[in-house]
Amino acid sequence: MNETLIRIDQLYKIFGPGEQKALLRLRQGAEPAELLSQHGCSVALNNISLDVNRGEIFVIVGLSGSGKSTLLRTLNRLIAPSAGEVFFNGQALSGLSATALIQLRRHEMGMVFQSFALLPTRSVLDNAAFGLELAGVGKAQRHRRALAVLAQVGLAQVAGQLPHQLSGGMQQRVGLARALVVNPALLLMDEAFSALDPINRREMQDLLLNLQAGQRRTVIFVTHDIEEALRIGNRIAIMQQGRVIQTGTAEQIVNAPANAYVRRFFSGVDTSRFVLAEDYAGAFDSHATPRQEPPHDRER
Ligand SMILES: Nc1ncnc2c1ncn2[C@@H]1O[C@H](COP(=O)(O)OP(=O)(O)OP(=O)(O)O)[C@@H](O)[C@H]1O
Repeated sequence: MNETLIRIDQLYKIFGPGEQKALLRLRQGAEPAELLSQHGCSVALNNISLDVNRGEIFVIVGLSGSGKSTLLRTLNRLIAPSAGEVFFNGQALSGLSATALIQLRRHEMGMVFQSFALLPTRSVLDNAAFGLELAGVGKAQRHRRALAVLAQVGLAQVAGQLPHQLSGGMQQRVGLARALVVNPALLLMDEAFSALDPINRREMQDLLLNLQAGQRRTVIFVTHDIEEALRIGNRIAIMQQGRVIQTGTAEQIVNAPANAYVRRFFSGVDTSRFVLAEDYAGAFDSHATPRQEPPHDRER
């Protein structure tokens, strides 16, 4: 039985002048393009509802400008939605005081950015320990915990170095360690591996999957790369122009893409390992070839 950690209910976000007026017009049927051309308002999120389960890696995919980062940032309320609600563990974020929200972000949520966003003059150890420092944890204790997390991401030996002394891949490991140090229930990752070369990127994906094994942590991961989504996502949501147009497992989406936009994502991508058994059976039967076992286990 799945347990919901995040519930997103009829969420809208409009950027630009007259946000609420534009929202009213949108709800009355105005097209986002019209709101942009006539009023200079961007509809970044257009009536999004979805649940994210505890313990899953939930990937949000979409083209540039489809609203992925905005959606992610409404989950820790770095962005306040124009309408709708986000519930964390059943609690409405809009009902939290500023202090309660800060506590929630510090203790329950970690965030990893594409740009690493490390503190340049602080050691790797102090960067990793930063969340605990903010939480008022004493130096010895936070360093102990930070070292343990750095060891998990394979960086214990460079704890004393400064970020600029590390490669990009290593810097992002520090970013991950910093997010994990408070042992958050939710990890928000915004194009976290997109600045890395393909080898480092794959290593980071493997690291994330390994760290996730046997954990109940929930990861929400934004990417524009469908291959990355297929590789790491337990479930995937596909965004188009501020809407979530399809949510499902890799198998579900590969086998029944909701529209041409989703299908286009897969062009040039090898999706054979996600094709369902029946499709294979049909293909083999129609060619009267001996039945073979389809590769329906996900390779990671
Ligand atoms: N602060 C802002 N002010 C005005 N418009 C914004 C702002 N942030 C986002 N937008 C607009 O909202 C829409 C969604 O942007 P968002 O950054 O969420 O998309 P994205 O899918 O994450 O794109 P990318 O992959 O390029 O980061 C875009 O049209 C963008 O121009």
